Amino acid sequence: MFFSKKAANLPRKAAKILASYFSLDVADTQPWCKEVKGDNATQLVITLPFCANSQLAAMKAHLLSEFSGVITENQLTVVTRIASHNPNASTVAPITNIKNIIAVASGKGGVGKSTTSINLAFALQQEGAKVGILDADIYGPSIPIMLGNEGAHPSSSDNKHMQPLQAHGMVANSIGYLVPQEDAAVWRGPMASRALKQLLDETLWPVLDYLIVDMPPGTGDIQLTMAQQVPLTAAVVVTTPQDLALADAQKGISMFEKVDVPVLGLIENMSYYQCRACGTKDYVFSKDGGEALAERHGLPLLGQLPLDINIREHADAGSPLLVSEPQSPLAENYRDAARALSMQLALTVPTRSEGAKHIKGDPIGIVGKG
Ligand SMILES: Nc1ncnc2c1ncn2[C@@H]1O[C@H](COP(=O)(O)OP(=O)(O)OP(=O)(O)O)[C@@H](O)[C@H]1O
Repeated sequence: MFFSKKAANLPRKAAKILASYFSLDVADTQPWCKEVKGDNATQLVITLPFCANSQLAAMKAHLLSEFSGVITENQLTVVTRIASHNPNASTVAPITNIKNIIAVASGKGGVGKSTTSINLAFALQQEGAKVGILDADIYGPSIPIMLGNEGAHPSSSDNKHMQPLQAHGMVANSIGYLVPQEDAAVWRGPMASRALKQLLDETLWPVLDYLIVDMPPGTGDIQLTMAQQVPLTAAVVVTTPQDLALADAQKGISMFEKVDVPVLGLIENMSYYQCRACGTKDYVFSKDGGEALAERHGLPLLGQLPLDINIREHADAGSPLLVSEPQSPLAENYRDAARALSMQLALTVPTRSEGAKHIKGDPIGIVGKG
């Protein structure tokens, strides 16, 4: 079956529809749309460069309604292919198996960076990406608690490499699995940086679209060295809306600029508290600070997450909100932020010129729940 005359220049028309659907330029969506001629049928193939599983059905339905009478459902294929991106191809050696390493950082401690990291990691996974998490918060690792596997240790078959831990279908490694907290807490900068490098290099990561790195809070020498030690693809800065946190978030943005790591955007955490009884929103830590900071730096605000007891309780109980309540509106908030992050990376950071060549490992699926 071939496309009818009405379907002339279909990829261009599809690009226009998608541009308006996602509020993008046609130049952005044009590369996603191809006409593929098979033996029996011609297909419109849309290849999305970001993860958006929860949106695919609606997007497909929208395209089909726009193309009503022009193409049939059988002639439309929508796939997702997340590329490996690299802002500094000449200086940063890629890591086998990992397509993109995304730092989640905060200028100030206690703003919810780790909680946001883990929920974002699960949100990206639920949107269809293969995701792992590396706890680089050497001085205060909290990922083992949030994954509910404190006290677990990575196994090793050769005494050189570690199998990452698996929990709720997510692969992870953390200094918290390796040494007692009180030991790591007294390490000096070089030792902490070495530990991070080892965690990254000596873990047998499966093929991952994204490795989320929960960075230590702050913007001092240690954080700067760590940002340089890890071949980061990009960063996301988490802040709360009040001035004090924003001033530190600003320092975080500057730190990544210094080391040429693109900042994909900001996530404002604890943006408001919504009363369960009456629905009123209280802006406990001030209002719209994240939006103002994002605007000042020309960055997108990827998400605004409320202060909510469920977020804390699920994290403390070792089963983050995205795992415990994946259907809740709060989980939807995190998935919105995850899709925005994934899209921003695809649209703003160049892909590796050598394509996926550095991805050498087996495409091991992450199966089962740990
Ligand atoms: N949106 C939220 N709603 C309610 N509680 C939250 C939220 N985000 C984080 N928390 C809680 O706030 C506390 C601090 O969060 P978290 O450990 O993620 O912060 P952090 O910025 O990583 O801290 P650190 O500076 O120690 O690394 C935790 O008890 C966490 O459960």
